[in-house]
Amino acid sequence: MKKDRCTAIVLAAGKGKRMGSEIQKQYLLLNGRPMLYYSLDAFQKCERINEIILVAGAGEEEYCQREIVEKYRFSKVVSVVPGGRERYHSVANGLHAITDCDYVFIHDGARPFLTEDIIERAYAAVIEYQACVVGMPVKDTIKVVDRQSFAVDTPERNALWQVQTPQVFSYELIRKAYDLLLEQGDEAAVTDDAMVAELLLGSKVKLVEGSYRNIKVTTPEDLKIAEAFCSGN
Ligand SMILES: Nc1ccn([C@@H]2O[C@H](COP(=O)(O)OP(=O)(O)OP(=O)(O)O)[C@@H](O)[C@H]2O)c(=O)n1
Ligand SMILES: C[C@](O)(CO)[C@H](O)COP(=O)(O)O
Repeated sequence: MKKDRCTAIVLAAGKGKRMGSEIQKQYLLLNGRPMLYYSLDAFQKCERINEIILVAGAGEEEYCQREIVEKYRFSKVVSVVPGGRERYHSVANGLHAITDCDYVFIHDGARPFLTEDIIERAYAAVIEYQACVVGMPVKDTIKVVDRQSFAVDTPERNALWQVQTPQVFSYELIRKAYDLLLEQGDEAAVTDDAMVAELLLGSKVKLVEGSYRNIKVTTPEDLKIAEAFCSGN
């Protein structure tokens, strides 16, 4: 039987506005290596993954090729493509760079604590459900608020998960969903890939256990947490 071909898209085209650092956060050093190194390393080492597409900031492709891909010998990276204005534009560019794959793992380069276990759990789910995202049950109570910050609803916590990446799909499904999204032309209020599949195709997306360590490094506080994780705390 033919083995599934799995491609990872690693997103590193964000501006990191909430981090507010001089260097974009994906290039900040964690334990002596750029943050982006860690998710590429997880996919590079995982046998399940055949190829990696790296999405870099427009104009930063050569820098990423030289200082990340070649320097750390990420042989699975088959192309470095420019990202777009919003995350979903960057994902669409990554999807267009894929030539032959069955399943695609879309991952934030700003989530450095990806593990092989997470990749394998997501693979097991995607072959069954065609669409899955990694996440964890929320620990806090969540309130829905109005424009004046008054609570209007308290959803049942057992039904709430915080969503992470990788978000993993059959290539055909997610390519179709993103093509439909881009055909709409105007600004889309989508904040993850599952939403694109849910809204455009009505897909049922399975949630898979990730890890509370699989954080997105978004603000300076997150960077401190990431540094603590790296130093073994
Ligand atoms: N146009 C964009 C926006 C985001 N990303 C990537 O998507 C991931 C998740 O985005 P986030 O952490 O929000 O990063 P930024 O967009 O860089 O952060 P901010 O919103 O604070 O500017 C990151 O790996 C980021 O590099 C991307 O490739 N292209
Ligand atoms: C996709 C994501 O990482 C899921 O949590 C997240 O939504 C991306 O965040 P952003 O701040 O909208 O880029």
